[in-house]
Amino acid sequence: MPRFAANLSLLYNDVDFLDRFAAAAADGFLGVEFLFPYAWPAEQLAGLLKAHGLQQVLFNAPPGDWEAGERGLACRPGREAEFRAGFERALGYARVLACPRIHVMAGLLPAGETRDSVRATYVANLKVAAALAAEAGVDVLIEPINERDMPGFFLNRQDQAHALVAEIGAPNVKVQMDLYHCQIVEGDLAMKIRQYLPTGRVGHFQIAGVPERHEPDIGEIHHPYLFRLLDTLGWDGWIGCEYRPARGSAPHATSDGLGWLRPWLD
Ligand SMILES: O=C(O)C(=O)[C@@H](O)CO
Ligand SMILES: [Mg+2]
Repeated sequence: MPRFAANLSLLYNDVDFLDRFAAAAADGFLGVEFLFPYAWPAEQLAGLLKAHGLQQVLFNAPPGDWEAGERGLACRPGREAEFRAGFERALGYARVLACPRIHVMAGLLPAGETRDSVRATYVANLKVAAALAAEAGVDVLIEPINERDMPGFFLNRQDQAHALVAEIGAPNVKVQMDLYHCQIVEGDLAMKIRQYLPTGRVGHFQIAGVPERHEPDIGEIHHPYLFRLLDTLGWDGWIGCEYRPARGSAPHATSDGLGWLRPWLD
């Protein structure tokens, strides 16, 4: 049976961030993920996880200046020291939160650069992150993201991600297979899962309805088929619920829209 994690950056966003842990636990989630924990002390977040019986399954390394539009530093030549310092900060949080994986966002292509011209920077940064993470027993995840949501993002396709994982050559670097982005960029989701899951190089899944990124039962993907497929293929990791709730009304919008999840919680 798939295990579902609530993405606390997108779900329960009609209550304060620190109240989302309790809300997720009350809805039956056993795991949570979020984008960035850095506005709160790690010990405070660890206390909330413990109080509500939740596991932290994923969060992101610092992405650079998010407010200014940056979406990761890994592919940015000249930012290597900042990348490393940010990743070390993330590892500190991972230790306190007992979180076994960190997502490293690739970043937007700098003006005048191409995917080929920044590839060596990206690979070198990921090698550094992988070595640091290995000492802590943590996996480093890389995620292909569609360019409608993030124009100019370096990493967009599953084949590109898996080629990079092979080139980086570290056993703790894996692909975060977000089926929402994969459907928008490539489609053919079931065949892509069948192709990549047996490689052992998929470290996490995420889901959302396509194209609006609402609940998984809104839109063009039939998720129950994919959940059964993941079961059949023996996936025992997590599926992050990374969508913007569209049903119900505040302060219960997320809970009101969880009808799709209930059959999978038993
Ligand atoms: O956007 C996504 O998809 C993510 O998983 C985030 O971590 C990055 O924005
Ligand atoms: Mg995602």
